[in-house]
Amino acid sequence: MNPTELKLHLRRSVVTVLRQHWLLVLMLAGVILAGTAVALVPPLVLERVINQLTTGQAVLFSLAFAYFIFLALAGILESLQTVLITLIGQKITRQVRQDLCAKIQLLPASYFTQQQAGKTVSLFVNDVEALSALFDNGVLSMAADALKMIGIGAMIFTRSLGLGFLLLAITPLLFALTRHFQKRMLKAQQTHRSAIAQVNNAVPETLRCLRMIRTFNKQNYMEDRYDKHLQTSYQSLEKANFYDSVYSPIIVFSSSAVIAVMMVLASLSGNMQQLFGMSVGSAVAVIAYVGKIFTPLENIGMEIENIQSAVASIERIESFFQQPERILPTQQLDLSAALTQSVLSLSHVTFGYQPEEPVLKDLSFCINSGETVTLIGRTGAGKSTIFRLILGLYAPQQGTVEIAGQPADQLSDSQKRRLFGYVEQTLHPADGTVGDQISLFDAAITDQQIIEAAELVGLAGVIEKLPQGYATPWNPALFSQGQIQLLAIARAIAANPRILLLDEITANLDSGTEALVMEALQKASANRTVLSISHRLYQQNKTGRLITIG
Ligand SMILES: Nc1ncnc2c1ncn2[C@@H]1O[C@H](COP(=O)(O)OP(=O)(O)OP(=O)(O)O)[C@@H](O)[C@H]1O
Repeated sequence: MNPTELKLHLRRSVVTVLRQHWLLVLMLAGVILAGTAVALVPPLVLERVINQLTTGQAVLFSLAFAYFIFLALAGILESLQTVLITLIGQKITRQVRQDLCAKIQLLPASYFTQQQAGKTVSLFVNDVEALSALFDNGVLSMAADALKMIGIGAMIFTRSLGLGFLLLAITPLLFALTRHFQKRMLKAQQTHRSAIAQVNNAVPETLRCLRMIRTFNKQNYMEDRYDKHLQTSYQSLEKANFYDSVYSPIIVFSSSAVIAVMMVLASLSGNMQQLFGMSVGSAVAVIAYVGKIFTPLENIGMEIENIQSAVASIERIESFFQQPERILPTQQLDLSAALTQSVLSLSHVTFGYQPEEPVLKDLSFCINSGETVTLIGRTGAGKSTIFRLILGLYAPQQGTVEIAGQPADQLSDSQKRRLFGYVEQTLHPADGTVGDQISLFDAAITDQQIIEAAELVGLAGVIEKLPQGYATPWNPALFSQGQIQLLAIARAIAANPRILLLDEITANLDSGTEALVMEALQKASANRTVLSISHRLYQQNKTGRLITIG
């Protein structure tokens, strides 16, 4: 399937997981229902035991045993529910992350120039975390808690209509109180976390700037700032602890007050006694139920909080999924015939990252197969931009950029990899082995090709001396700056490309190392078309053609 047809979006990710793991979803529904029902049974057993005791009957061992078994079963089902909710939540989060990853591959280069990198990182990390909380401790557990409350409420109604109504009346009040405390506690915790982050930042900052602080006599300023963050963190923690310590007693007091009111009303004669009166056993069962009804109430408060904070993340993730995708070519263009003559041609190209601010204006040049061409021009003239156009990352607003007679932005990624070798000022390492730095995980590049590329740039000896040779995990400390640049050239030529694009590749090197890189480059350039940006390369080689940009 063409990836553009995937129509990635959040709902699709969630539905995919629910469909794939329907058995888990079914199990979860069963466990929630069974768990709710089983948790209602122990107080009922207790009711019978107490009623038997108060009427002078012997308590059956089987009843006591059933009480224990149901308690244990309720605990097991509750754990199973947590496990299943976490499992399904994690599967959904993983699918969302995978889909986000698939989406990012489909975005055009312009997305990355318009968006701050930090925002995209935050989307993958923080927003997906918030989404994870939505499933782990949000919608699913809220459904379970709501069901639990309904079950307990129904049982209370069957035992005492009056108490049922009493609870119905105070539940909204207690819920409002719970939300009030939770919101304040959360705010205090957030303030505390941000103050701690400030404190943590202040220490390394002070150490880093120690000399400057002393030179400019800023000790008092730094101390005051540090104290302020400490004070904020202390006060916010105090607040959070206060809310935490006050909330539980309020809930315990409320449930005791409900019971007390029930007892008082039950002791009255007439209608009240009819409404509230019950056997001793029922009273014990009802007290147990009242004790249980506040936990799901508290949970629902937290779950609402998680759902609310996930809403903003969902919107950001959804809007990321809505980003326009680059149009991927569906067929491989035939480049072989044309590669013998004109390889690259720019014809009347006008391009700006913002169309109203053109970087290149009416630029035309042509490069033949096997030619070596150097682009020179003042800084900011658009030399690197030309490379981006040749690589098809952007399309010009006017004019054409053609590779072997075909529009550059119509080439497929795999064709580009076979066609272009691209070396920049520094190597962008990938997570993997030293060999992976050369192959970039391209399955089409054999081990032999990796070795040949390393040999050609003169790095084979160095790599073979590493503890695991090409399989040594990548670590920049293994190589010198020059050797890293040689590795970048090896990466560029590993797929045996026809065209080499070199962007200031010796800019960061000293003259000794530069000579090494130049030697490797000369070997790598044989039988290839080479387009480079560099004054120094041209000055040294004085070969090929020079094109001035700007
Ligand atoms: N991704 C981008 N988004 C917006 N503007 C950009 C982007 N990349 C470069 N520019 C702008 O385009 C202009 C040309 O940049 P480019 O990097 O192509 O110049 P250059 O000739 O290679 O410069 P240098 O020799 O300093 O590397 C500059 O004004 C730069 O600020």
